[in-house]
Amino acid sequence: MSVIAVLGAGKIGEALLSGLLHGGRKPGDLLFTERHPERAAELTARYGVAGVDVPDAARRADVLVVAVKPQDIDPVLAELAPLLRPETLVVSLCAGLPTSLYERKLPEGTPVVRVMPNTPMVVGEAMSAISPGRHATGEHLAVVEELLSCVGAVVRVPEAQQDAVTALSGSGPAYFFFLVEAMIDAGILLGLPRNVSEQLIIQSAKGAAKMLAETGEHPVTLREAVTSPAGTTINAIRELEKHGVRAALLAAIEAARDRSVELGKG
Ligand SMILES: NC(=O)C1=CN([C@@H]2O[C@H](COP(=O)(O)OP(=O)(O)OC[C@H]3O[C@@H](n4cnc5c(N)ncnc54)[C@H](O)[C@@H]3O)[C@@H](O)[C@H]2O)C=CC1
Ligand SMILES: O=C(O)[C@@H]1CCC=N1
Repeated sequence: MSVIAVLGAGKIGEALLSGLLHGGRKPGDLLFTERHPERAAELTARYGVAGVDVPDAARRADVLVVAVKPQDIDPVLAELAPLLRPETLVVSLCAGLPTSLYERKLPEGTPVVRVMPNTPMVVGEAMSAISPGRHATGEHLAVVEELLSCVGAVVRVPEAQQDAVTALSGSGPAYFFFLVEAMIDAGILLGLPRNVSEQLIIQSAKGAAKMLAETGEHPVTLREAVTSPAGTTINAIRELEKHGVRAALLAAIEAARDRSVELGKG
């Protein structure tokens, strides 16, 4: 089995390590690098995976998964470039960064796959979109697909769509959490105890997501089925439309896309 090293074990890096372990990978087949020693010690204690330095990761790993913030990429690639073995596959999880940036800074011919995952990876429900760089083959894509299918669903997209994907599913969980937080507050406004409000909204979100995933029905059809003539829901929908919630979502997601493009320009 191939050895996978995660470079930068923060939120996404840890989610990937834990998901791969749940998916049956052995701790000995995984490595990570982490610039904060106390964070590294915590992860090794929690998962039994070794924290190593970049030279060790480059020497031992078949797949290097880059999971540092986009703003931290330069020193990572500068350290990696002279150490990289030609057969090593580089997988980038970084928002905005194009495969061409890696190809420019790493040795000629390095296979790179760009991925946009999301945090539901921690519960095995990630949505990951993958795109090949110039030197990545179908086999490289299959390796990444197999790896990420341990932690959720995987879709292949042209790299030109990755900034939109980042805005939609990369950041997407945050929009749902924001909505849930606001709806729980509404329960408080209406006088419900917080724990009751939380349970009502989280179970409703889970049920709605399951209906969307399992019935194959369009969201409009599902919403119409809740919206009775002269009933309660239509009054709420009128307020949502009056306050421009649909337009706000379109603008918000467009702004996230623009930021992803900007991050790619360095
Ligand atoms: N958090 C999210 O929802 C998502 C994040 N991403 C991408 O994943 C990447 C990581 O994001 P997060 O995990 O949220 O950030 P984070 O800040 O939690 O994790 C980054 C980790 O990298 C470490 N690090 C930085 N430079 C390093 C270096 N030179 N050597 C070793 N470790 C180093 C930091 O100490 C930190 O633990 C970003 O590029 C982000 O765009 C992608 C999809 C979703
Ligand atoms: O906010 C961010 O930049 C990262 C990328 C997608 C989700 N979180």
